[in-house]
Amino acid sequence: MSVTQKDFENAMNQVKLLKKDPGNEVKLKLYALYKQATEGPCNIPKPGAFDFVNKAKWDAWNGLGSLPKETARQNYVDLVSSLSGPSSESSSQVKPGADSKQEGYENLLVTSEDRITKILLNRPTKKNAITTQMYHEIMLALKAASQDDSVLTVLTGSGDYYCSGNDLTNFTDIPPGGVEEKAKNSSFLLRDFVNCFIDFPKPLVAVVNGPAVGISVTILGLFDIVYASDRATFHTPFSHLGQSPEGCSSYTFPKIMGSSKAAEMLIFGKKLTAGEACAQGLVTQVFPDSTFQKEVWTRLKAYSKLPPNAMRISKEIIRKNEKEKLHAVNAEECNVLLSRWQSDECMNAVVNFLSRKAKL
Ligand SMILES: CCCCC/C=C/C(=O)SCCNC(=O)CCNC(=O)[C@H](O)C(C)(C)COP(=O)(O)OP(=O)(O)OC[C@H]1O[C@@H](n2cnc3c(N)ncnc32)[C@H](O)[C@@H]1OP(=O)(O)O
Repeated sequence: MSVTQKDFENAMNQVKLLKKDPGNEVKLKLYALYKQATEGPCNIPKPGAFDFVNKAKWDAWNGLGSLPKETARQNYVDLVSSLSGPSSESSSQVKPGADSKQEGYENLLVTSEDRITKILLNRPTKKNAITTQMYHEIMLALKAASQDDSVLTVLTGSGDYYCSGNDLTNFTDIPPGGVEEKAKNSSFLLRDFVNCFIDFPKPLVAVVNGPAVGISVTILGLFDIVYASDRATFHTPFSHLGQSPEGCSSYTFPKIMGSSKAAEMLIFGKKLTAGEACAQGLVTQVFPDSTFQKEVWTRLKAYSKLPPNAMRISKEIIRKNEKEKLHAVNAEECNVLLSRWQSDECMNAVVNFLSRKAKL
């Protein structure tokens, strides 16, 4: 049955009452559907490439092509109802998959079983790219994991990717203070995010189920164990993006693999296979993809039976002498990125990706 004008107006009111910010992607969809439903196909000139916000809105509206007004109205109502409808699933029943949501988290699934807390990046349709909200959610999940009953914490990805790094659309959400304020906010966010990994008190394991890009690779130097599927690759294309290394990789990578191998990754963006990453010490062990989950989880369940205090204390003594150094490195990397993010090289790379001109 088609929706009435009244249903449409009700949906518009419901949007204003949403308790939780639905995130930029959803807001863009809502904007585009609203414009299509009320004005028909996009009828305004395309904004300039550096007018990020209006360009993103224009892209979203224009992307609806000649979708009939009636269908746009229906889609708008359906989208709003999916945002505000009651969730009957308890968090433990939520299954990973098509970007499903768990209460408290937009794009993470956090579960605790067998004394292991698993933090699953759950945005498979976007290759688990990390949005601004996800940075906050991951910090929240790590804080909770550091205080819960679990003895091990695992970070992994849903779908075919482990993680495609920073969500490049994060750069389009420009605050009133402009690009400079955006860069400052991002620099603070990055510093806090990486600090959570530096300070995490329990054994931290990365289960790298597929390709890993950018920040999801650089922070691996702060994990205690990194298990990888033989499908995984490790890519830090910072120069391609006009950016510079983060996640303490400017310090941990040369230490782990030697300075020339680290330079090939961090300066020249060489993508490593799982086997190469293991040979260079970034990965602990590689498993065939067909048995990856089974072998890794069997191993982790066995480890989780070890005495928790002994594991925590051993981690502390291994990491203790490095902590101060890592915090200093993190602060410096964030400071360098503050200016990199305002550079033409970086802005051009982001615009090229968003306008579909460039992929890695
Ligand atoms: C505040 C903290 C800042 C921290 C600094 C961090 C730096 C980094 O992490 S740098 C690395 C940034 N990542 C990238 O540059 C990756 C960009 N993505 C790609 O090049 C490709 O998407 C790919 C190689 C990762 C996968 O290619 P492919 O298999 O062809 O799949 P699609 O490109 O079709 O991807 C599906 C879907 O997902 C979107 N997407 C993927 N990665 C990102 C991303 N990093 N940011 C935003 N969106 C991403 C992609 O656009 C597709 O979306 P739709 O077209 O809407 O389906």
